[in-house]
Amino acid sequence: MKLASKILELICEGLGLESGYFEGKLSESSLLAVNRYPPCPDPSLTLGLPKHCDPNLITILLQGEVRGLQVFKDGEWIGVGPVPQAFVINIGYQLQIISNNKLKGAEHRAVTNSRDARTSAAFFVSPRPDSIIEPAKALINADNHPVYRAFELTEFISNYMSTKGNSEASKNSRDFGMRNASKDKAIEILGKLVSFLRKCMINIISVGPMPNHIAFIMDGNRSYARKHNMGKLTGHKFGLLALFSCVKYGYELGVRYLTFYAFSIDSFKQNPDEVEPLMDLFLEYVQGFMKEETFVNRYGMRVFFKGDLKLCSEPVRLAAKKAMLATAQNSKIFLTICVAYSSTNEIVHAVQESCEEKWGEISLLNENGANFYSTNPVENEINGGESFVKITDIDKNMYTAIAPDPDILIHTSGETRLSNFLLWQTTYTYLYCGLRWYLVPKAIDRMHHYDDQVPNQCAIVGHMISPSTHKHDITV
Ligand SMILES: O=C(O)CCC(=O)C(=O)O
Ligand SMILES: [Fe+2]
Repeated sequence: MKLASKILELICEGLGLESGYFEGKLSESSLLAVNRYPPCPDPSLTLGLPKHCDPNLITILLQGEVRGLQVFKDGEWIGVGPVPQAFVINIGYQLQIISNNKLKGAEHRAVTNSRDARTSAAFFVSPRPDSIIEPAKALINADNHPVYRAFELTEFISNYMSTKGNSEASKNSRDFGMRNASKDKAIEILGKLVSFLRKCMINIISVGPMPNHIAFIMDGNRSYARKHNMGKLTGHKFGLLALFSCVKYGYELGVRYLTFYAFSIDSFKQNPDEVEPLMDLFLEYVQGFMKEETFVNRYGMRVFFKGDLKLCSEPVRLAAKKAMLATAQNSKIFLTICVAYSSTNEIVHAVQESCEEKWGEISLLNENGANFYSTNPVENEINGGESFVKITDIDKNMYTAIAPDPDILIHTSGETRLSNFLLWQTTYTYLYCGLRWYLVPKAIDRMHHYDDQVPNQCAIVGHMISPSTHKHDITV
């Protein structure tokens, strides 16, 4: 981080910006990703890391000793050989925008070779999600008009989530800095580019068997907000954005079932004052989400809201019902959002339903003279031999019965507990804790390579490093 601050300070000087321009919010988020490229007998058959520009501020890249990085210049790929004891610094799109196109991100890719495994480490420095990104005022004058409009990074994130994201976006990157591009167009293209990058990542990792069902405990929003001096609601806002983003990731990876633990029954009971604005926000997002017709239809997504919904306010219940009805015909991807949910409540509910069903059956049989459980339960046990309520009965009465048991459960805070979520369904589930949503694809990758018994095939390690404490709080 110290090196990043030094580089950014030099960039300030070079651009003619006041010293410390990038300090604080604009460079507060950081992520270290370690990329592993195993050798391949025929490198033309591997994807490596496809053509992209980094979507952040700057990236400090340690290449290792094996060649692989290439930049695209004048229609040609040019190798960037590793220089011992040196880092490569990539300019990301946020810096391109702030510098008003004075600095431009270079398109690059990483290729594999047939002999040596390659490992690179990329340290991404990005603005905090609630930062306003815009061309620096000091760079704007009568001759230099702003090429981009100001936007909040969250807007960028939503935009990025709602763009179609396809490889054509890489063609658009040539027009990205067009002086006369309409403002919204610029944002749209920016969104597409990031979406493209995400797609590249997904293409790389979705080789091999994919998990069928991923469940998420969307936790840690409050501590994230506290850590970054944001209001609680802003923290939750990011949590919800993350939820929708995970849906897109999941879909693109070919995961069929996604289940999210959005609000527990306990949070409803313990903090009613906090729940109300949260539910309003939730409602806003659900409605927005449903408005995104292309999203729901293109993905063929069926939405379920599960839990003790009568605890929710009337408008939330109605919106949930509407969403479930509107998507009832879809069957490609199943999204379950657990609200007013707890696993123990779900189990009690399922047992109760099962018993009621059974009593219904027994009464019917008794009306026909079967005489079950009339006087002597021991006798009945001898008669029946088996329990009346079976595991399959409980299974089918679970709120979440529409999905098979999850293959992976991801807890987005640092907690290593199940927090009363899917206790019945997680006997054989892999548990990932302290995983930020944007690292989800990497975790999935790890998981399916464990399954293949091919360790290190494409292992990726990521740490979230908090700039203030330099504490590693996430490990994938
Ligand atoms: O592995 C490399 O050399 C490039 C990595 C890269 O471009 C990235 O992670 O964005
Ligand atoms: Fe990159």
